[in-house]
Amino acid sequence: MHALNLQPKTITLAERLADLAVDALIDEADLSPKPALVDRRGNGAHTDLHLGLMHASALALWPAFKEMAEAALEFGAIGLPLREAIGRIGREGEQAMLATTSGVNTHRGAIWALGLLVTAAALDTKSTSAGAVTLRAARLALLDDRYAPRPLSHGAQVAQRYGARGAREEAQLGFPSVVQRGLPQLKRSRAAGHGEQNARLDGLLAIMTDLADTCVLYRAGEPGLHAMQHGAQAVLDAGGSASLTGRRRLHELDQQLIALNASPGGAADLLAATLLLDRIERDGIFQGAF
Ligand SMILES: CC(C)(COP(=O)(O)OP(=O)(O)OC[C@H]1O[C@@H](n2cnc3c(N)ncnc32)[C@H](O[C@H]2O[C@H](COP(=O)(O)OP(=O)(O)OP(=O)(O)O)[C@@H](O)[C@H]2O)[C@@H]1O)[C@@H](O)C(=O)NCCC(=O)NCCS
Ligand SMILES: Nc1ncnc2[nH]cnc12
Repeated sequence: MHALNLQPKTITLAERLADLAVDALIDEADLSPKPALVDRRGNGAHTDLHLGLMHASALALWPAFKEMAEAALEFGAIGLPLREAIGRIGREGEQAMLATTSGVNTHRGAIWALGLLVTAAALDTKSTSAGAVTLRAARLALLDDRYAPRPLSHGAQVAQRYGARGAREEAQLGFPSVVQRGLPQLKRSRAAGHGEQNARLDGLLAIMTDLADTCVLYRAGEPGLHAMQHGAQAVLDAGGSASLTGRRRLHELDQQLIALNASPGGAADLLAATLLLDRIERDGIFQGAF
């Protein structure tokens, strides 16, 4: 009997995509210092979330991401059968998340965004640019899942009150916050030699400059959203997270958003989506032995 099995482990495409999605969620949670969000320093504006819970929640979502990718391979094309299959798997994923977190909403928006992207990536592994994957994800998001419940969610409430576009519209438009803001800024800051963690923070800030984050609107109204968007722009204008002045502005933004109870959970999910697409674009989706 051998204590060590040195055979390479063969993993499937769906398992690989689920690994990438969970990695992106964990990288997002760990990234620090994020304004008013849970990170390695603490709980930001949250009383019911902490880093261990974010990690546990991310890991609990692995089976859902794998099943969504498998559904893409099984149905093979964008259409209502695939949309309704991933809707069901997404709802089961939410139940797994809530069971793991004792009812705390850690990753509702992330299940939606990363679930669509994992499905879209699995549909065509030869076409993995961010533009191509988000276009397929948007086509999926535009299909109406007949079995989706329509609760008066926080997102739906702020849509009624402020006319804000939320997570559904972000996906239906092809994730503009990711493709036009998060990813380009991540690449610009990397190219400028700012270091990986600063580049990721800058990517998050770029998303925050323009997003109608329904978490922020629900918790802190329009003054909260204004503070988030303008504060994030001020950090980037000051040279970003890698510069001394940018870091000061980032600290001010953190304090201001915590005081307003304005946690940008939607922007955090879209950073995870950015990191997932970046990884897929850079490494491709490998199948076989690892
Ligand atoms: C289509 C759905 C996304 C439902 O959308 P809707 O807007 O109706 O629902 P919400 O329940 O409000 O959830 C949306 C979550 O999306 C994130 N988000 C917010 N704004 C945006 C945006 N502009 N673009 C993209 N994403 C956005 C956000 O998720 C994160 O924040 C959550 C934590 O927030 P927090 O305020 O701390 O927590 P709460 O407990 O909610 O409130 P408090 O009491 O504490 O104040 C956390 O989940 C992050 O992930 C929004 O929460 C979709 O969910 C849906 O239809 N699902 C059904 C299943 C399905 O069809 N799946 C498809 C296959 S993938
Ligand atoms: N790091 C984080 N903190 C709070 N809410 C989040 N939703 C997704 N990621 C989050």
